[in-house]
Amino acid sequence: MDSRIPKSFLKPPTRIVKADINPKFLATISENKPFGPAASATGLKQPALASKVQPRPMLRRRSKSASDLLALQSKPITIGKMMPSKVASTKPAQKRPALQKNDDENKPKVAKVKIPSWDYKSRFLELQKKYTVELEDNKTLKSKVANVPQLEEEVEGLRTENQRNLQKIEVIQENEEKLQDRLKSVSKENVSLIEAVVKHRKEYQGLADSYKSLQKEHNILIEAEKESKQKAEDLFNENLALKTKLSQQETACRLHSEAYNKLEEESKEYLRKISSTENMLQESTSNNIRLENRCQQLENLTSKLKQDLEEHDTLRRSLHNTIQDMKGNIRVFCRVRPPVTSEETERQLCAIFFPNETSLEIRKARESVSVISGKPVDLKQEFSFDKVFPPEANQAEVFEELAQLVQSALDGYHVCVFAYGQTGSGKTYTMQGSSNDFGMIPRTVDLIFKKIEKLSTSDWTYTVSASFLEIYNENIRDLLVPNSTHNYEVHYNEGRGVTVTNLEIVPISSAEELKVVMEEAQKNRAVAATNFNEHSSRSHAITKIHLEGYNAETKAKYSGSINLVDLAGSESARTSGPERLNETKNINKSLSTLGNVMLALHNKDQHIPYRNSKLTFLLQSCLGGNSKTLMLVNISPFEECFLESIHSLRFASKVKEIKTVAKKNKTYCTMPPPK
Ligand SMILES: Nc1ncnc2c1ncn2[C@@H]1O[C@H](COP(=O)(O)OP(=O)(O)OP(=O)(O)O)[C@@H](O)[C@H]1O
Repeated sequence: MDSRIPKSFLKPPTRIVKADINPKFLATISENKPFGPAASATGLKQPALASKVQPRPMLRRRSKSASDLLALQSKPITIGKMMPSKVASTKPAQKRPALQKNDDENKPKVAKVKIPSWDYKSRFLELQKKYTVELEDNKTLKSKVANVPQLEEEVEGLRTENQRNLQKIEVIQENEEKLQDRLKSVSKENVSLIEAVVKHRKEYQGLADSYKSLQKEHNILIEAEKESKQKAEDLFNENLALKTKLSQQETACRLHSEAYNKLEEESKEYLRKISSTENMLQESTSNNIRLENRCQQLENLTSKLKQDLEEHDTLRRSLHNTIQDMKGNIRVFCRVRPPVTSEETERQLCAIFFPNETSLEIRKARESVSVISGKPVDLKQEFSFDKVFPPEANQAEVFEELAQLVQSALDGYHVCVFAYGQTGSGKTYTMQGSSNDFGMIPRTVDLIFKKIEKLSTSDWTYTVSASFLEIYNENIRDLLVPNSTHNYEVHYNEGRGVTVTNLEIVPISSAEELKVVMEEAQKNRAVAATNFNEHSSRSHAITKIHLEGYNAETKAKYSGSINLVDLAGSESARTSGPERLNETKNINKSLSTLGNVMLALHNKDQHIPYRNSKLTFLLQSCLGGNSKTLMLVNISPFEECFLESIHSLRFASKVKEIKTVAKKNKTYCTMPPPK
């Protein structure tokens, strides 16, 4: 039901029909007949109306609503005691019993005792009582009758009013009829409206349902729209990505097609080439046969050449060593070092002259005066060696001479290179060199491995191993095991030569590896401060490189070695400090023994005093037999070192005195001659 439609509008109206009103009452009213006490007085019998209807209240109510009239009709109205009293006054005999009855009801009930007929007295008394009562009633009625005229006036007034009311009723009835008609039409309208409302409500319900379903559809459509929007967005993005991909693929496609075209052209070119190659192949095949025959001839020639090469190699080795032998198995080179520091350049220098490549002259800067004659004494000393290197000679020049001995070592000789000289004369520099100008040892190592590589083409393979030791105060120390507690003893065996017990011999596969091991040994070398050189070495350091060669073709075997010896400083005890006296004695002892050994070898003495020092005992196989020895005498250029320099040069001359032949083809000097 629609709440907007008022309930009263839908409720059917209460209908008042004329037929519902008592017809007698209406007749009375319409004929304007008197009713009530007046009617009774005129003899009109209207007991129903007289007893039940009380016009005034009824009319008053009608003016309020028609429904009140209906209620009045069905409801009995009591007029009161006035009407019976009026009736009683006109017809007392008829009315008395009712009144009597009422009075009897009000009176106290006395038990009625039946009085015998013979009891007159009692009957009399009874009657007397009744009489008294009747008298009382009579008095009451009389007082009521006295009020009758007043009541009649009231009745008259009421009748007039009744008349007016009847007229009003008529008017009202007319209006009512009109209203009834109106009501009917309104009812009809109402019914039709209700029907319309119902119809509209149904339509409304239908519309509401369809609205709801449309709403649902709308929501679904909104959702679908959202999804569609999302899908559209996704598709848009996908489309963009695809477009990008498409453009990339188009580019790739274009490139591919270009590449394809290129390839096609290349393919055509190749096909052309293939056909020409096929022709060439046929030619080549025939050439090949010819070449194979030629190859066979060349192989025969190669094997013959190889044979020749081996013969030449053997010849070269023998010639090389013959030359070396001719040069002398013990050769002496002299090297004068330059002053290096600013402090050194301010020091007084000796006058050293280099008349040629193999000799030098040395004298003091200041002329000495003879104590006996008082005349100046020329202290010039001249020495000849296999080679003399002035201060400006570099490491490469010195190594040129040594390099030939490396080949001898690979040919199965024992090679020994000494660096001899006083402390600070440049022995270590010559042997080790500096980081930017390598000395003899690193250059020897590089050359060994270069030559080994070269010889590998002639079927030679070499095994390289190395050992590092030092002799300090006539004790041997393994420089690769510095804190070893082993006892190192030198032994000589005819077959194996000189060996040192417990000495570490490490296999080496490359020049770099050998250099690393050498660096470690160098660090472990005993170093002590002296008067001449703060970090001068006080021991003899011996680097021994063992070389074992094998030719797979000829099955030839060579076993050689190179001993690179950095001797301790050769200064006299006079020039070294007292705390180094013992060291110096030992050093000098071993160096003088070295000189003696060399002299004995030169004189071809029966007894060679190798065992007089550890140094000579250790180098026994390098100093005699098939060994080739090179002594590098290092000289300091300073005047204060003059005597030590002379001492070193004399020692070296002893070693070389017979062989040295001075040749004066050129002269050059590093310093201005003394004034
Ligand atoms: N030919 C040279 N050219 C340049 N500098 C050199 C040369 N020879 C030696 N020196 C320098 O002279 C100084 C002493 O040389 P070195 O240490 O080699 O002497 P040494 O004889 O080995 O001394 P020690 O016996 O104490 O070991 C070093 O600073 C070295 O660099």
